[in-house]
Amino acid sequence: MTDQLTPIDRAKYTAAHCAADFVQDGMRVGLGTGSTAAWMVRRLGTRIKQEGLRIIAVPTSTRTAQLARDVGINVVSLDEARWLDLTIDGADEFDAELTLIKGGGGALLQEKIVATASDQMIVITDAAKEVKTLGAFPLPVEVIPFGWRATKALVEEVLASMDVMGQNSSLRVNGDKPFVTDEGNYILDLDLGRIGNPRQLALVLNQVPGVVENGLFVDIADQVVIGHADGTCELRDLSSGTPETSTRQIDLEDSRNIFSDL
Ligand SMILES: O=C(CO)[C@H](O)[C@H](O)COP(=O)(O)O
Repeated sequence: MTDQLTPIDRAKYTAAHCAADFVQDGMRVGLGTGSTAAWMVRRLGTRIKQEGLRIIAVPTSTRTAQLARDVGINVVSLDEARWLDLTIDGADEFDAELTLIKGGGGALLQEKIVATASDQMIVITDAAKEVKTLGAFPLPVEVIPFGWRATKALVEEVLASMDVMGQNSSLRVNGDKPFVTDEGNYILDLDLGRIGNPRQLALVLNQVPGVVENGLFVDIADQVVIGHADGTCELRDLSSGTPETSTRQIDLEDSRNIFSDL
């Protein structure tokens, strides 16, 4: 059954499965958005059915909320949960310090709010997303629709004064219309090539009127689980200041029920 999955999907599933095992009975959990996060949500659904795991969860998008309800997860709002023990989410790029680019799926605003309202954030990913320097993936920036062209021009002006390679941005579209986020905003994708100082860029972007949030996650994640297609996952933990690495193997065939439900 797992043969029907591409190697990248097997790698994503492996990361998601390993990270979902960190969830313990009674936890309040933030659920990320994207294809890797969707595997994690399905895996939590399996644990709820098989082990009677009891959790409450805060999804980071309407898509994730729908999937979570479908697999039997008790979904609440962040205001109801107030604080979370753990958030598990994917990323578009990550570096050695676990600075991330997120928002490829357009959910960066809720993702950042939920992750920063959590004691811990675990990133789930495949190895291809690890980079030495962030920026090959276009950086998503959420902007309010009012005056978005003026916001775009100001963002490009700011980029011209920063340690980045490119300064072009483009409005994300859905067919012939702007892509609209769950919060009713637009997304500008910044084609930067190389981000020399992500911390500074994140701060400066958020100063531009009309910018709601940017997809740079700095000092938010402290653990990453990197999945491989053979079922091996590598956990890197930076929470103590010194990186600690461990590996684990999962049996992909154990998850036949998840794959057969797709
Ligand atoms: O930030 C995100 C959504 O806003 C996703 O986590 C990111 O785009 C990774 O997605 P995928 O797991 O599908 O590769």
